[in-house]
Amino acid sequence: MCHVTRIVVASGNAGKLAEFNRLLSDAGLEFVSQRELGVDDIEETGLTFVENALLKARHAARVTGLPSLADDSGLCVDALDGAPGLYSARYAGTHGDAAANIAKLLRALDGVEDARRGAYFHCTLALLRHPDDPRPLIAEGEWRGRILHAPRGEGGFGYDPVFLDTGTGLTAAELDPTTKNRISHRGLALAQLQHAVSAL
Ligand SMILES: O=P(O)(O)OP(=O)(O)OP(=O)(O)OC[C@H]1O[C@@H](n2cnc3c(O)ncnc32)[C@H](O)[C@@H]1O
Ligand SMILES: [Mg+2]
Repeated sequence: MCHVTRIVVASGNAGKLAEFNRLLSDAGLEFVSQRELGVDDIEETGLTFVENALLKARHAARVTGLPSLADDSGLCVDALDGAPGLYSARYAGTHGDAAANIAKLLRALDGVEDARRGAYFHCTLALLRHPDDPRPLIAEGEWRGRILHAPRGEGGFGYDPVFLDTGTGLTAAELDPTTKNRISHRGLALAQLQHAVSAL
């Protein structure tokens, strides 16, 4: 008998889901996005990445009855004291409007020289075995780089076109998806959880 464990991925972000689909190919596990299971997005009222990740994971686990994996992430810019940070998805006002968010970010950094355009992506993952799981598994990852003066590249999502990975000299939108997953905040966080996910 082959036992397959289903896990709900508690995200409504198509870019994140595409990355998870590549990262999470594991025999014996089936990952389903929350939208496929009729789970709506909830309000992210937390004041920290970990609180929001838990809110999202708990909601999806409660509605579906499945173990759940949530991601709360954002871009933290040194010269802006860590903004947009927790509010990255809604920086320019409308949730998920990447073009408007990038335009606002570039305006906020207008005139700031390259040496002061350092930034990092942060990702917190929360894995819940069930909605009332008292010991959620948490993992975090960071990816340091620099904000460019104009977008470059067609891949990825969100702020990827203005985030330069200084190691490769490419933006996150120019990297091929496998390379982004290997070095990104999300990829690093998931590597820590991989063991626990496989053991579900
Ligand atoms: O909450 P869910 O439904 O997962 O989707 P979301 O897009 O609202 O996700 P977050 O609340 O975690 O907000 C994270 C935002 O940070 C940005 N972001 C996070 N990871 C990113 C990445 O790998 N590349 C580019 N932008 C990223 C992007 O703007 C995301 O919308
Ligand atoms: Mg969100």
